[in-house]
Amino acid sequence: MTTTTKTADATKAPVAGETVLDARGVTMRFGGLTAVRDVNLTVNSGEIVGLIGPNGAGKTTFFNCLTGLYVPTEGEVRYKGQVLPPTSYKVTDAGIARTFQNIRLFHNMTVLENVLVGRHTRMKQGLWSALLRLPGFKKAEAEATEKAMELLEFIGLQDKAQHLAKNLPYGEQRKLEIARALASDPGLILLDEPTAGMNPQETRAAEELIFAIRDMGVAVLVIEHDMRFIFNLCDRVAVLVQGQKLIEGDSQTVQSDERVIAAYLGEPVAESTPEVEAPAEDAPAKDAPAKDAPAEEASSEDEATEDEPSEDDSAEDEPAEDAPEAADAPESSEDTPHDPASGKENDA
Ligand SMILES: Nc1ncnc2c1ncn2[C@@H]1O[C@H](COP(=O)(O)OP(=O)(O)OP(=O)(O)O)[C@@H](O)[C@H]1O
Repeated sequence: MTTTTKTADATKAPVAGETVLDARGVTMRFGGLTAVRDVNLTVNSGEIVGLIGPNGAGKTTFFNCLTGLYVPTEGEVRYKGQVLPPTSYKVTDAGIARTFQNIRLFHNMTVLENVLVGRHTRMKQGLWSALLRLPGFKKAEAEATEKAMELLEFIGLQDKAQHLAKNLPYGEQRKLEIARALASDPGLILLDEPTAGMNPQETRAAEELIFAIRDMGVAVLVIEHDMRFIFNLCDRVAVLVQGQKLIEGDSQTVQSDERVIAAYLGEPVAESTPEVEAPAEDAPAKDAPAKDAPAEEASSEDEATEDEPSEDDSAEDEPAEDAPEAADAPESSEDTPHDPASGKENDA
């Protein structure tokens, strides 16, 4: 992979240790089901934070609460001290970008065009300027193209800029989604299962890419089922079980926590298990959950080939207000194109 830090902008490098994301007491209920319960999580500049948990633990729902796709039933999300508006494009505008568990590319657009779509939140030219192709628009368009090409170089796809997105191998489609998210110049990127469906070589390359993203000044919050990947990558890991944060700590602490191992082995977790901030100096685990964690299972759902951003998504992406009352919510059939960096479910 040809990752470079070429696109890093020293002027926007965050203050070391600054809290970029501060989620407080986030709760999301769907009728009688509490998918996320009173979750607190911070991400600081320069950090890569992992969010893990068994299937159905509430990880994606939590992401949706952070990015304005869902309006949390309770709680508050701040980005760099400001409470985020509950609208996804405004969240993107504020500085948070994301990718989706199910790849959402414009498959009949070129690789370059896909990245340019992600850039539009930073283009301030109006409709008339675009229609009349006024000089200001042309200049902005040229700058956007240059930025998009830099990002393609960053992810190693510059030679495929004119290829149709649908013709890229799966792993490259995932990277393209990341480039499109980065095109909005975020200070924080949320990655939902970025290695789902990747082979081990692609997974290693994705790891390298995420480190490079962190090095260019973008904090990272990542959901993954691949424990080896998460524990290699992350400075901190938070574990969600049944919608609640079970533990948060460094990789060794989390790997060796018996409740985490139990959760992955399928043993019942006590209803009232409190959130625990673990001490960082616990002994390393011999029986890390990595060995017992479920294999990546999301790959099959990601085989998108249509020309719209692929929205064969599960209930995770339905508007909150339409949510049914049970966990076995019907699958969403939406196929509306999305603002790739943000999603549109909550933006009508
Ligand atoms: N729109 C919705 N309506 C009703 N229930 C929902 C909705 N979205 C999610 N849920 C339920 O909330 C719970 C958490 O789901 P979520 O997708 O957030 O889990 P997850 O940890 O991301 O799982 P996975 O690892 O399988 O992606 C599940 O029981 C799910 O069925």
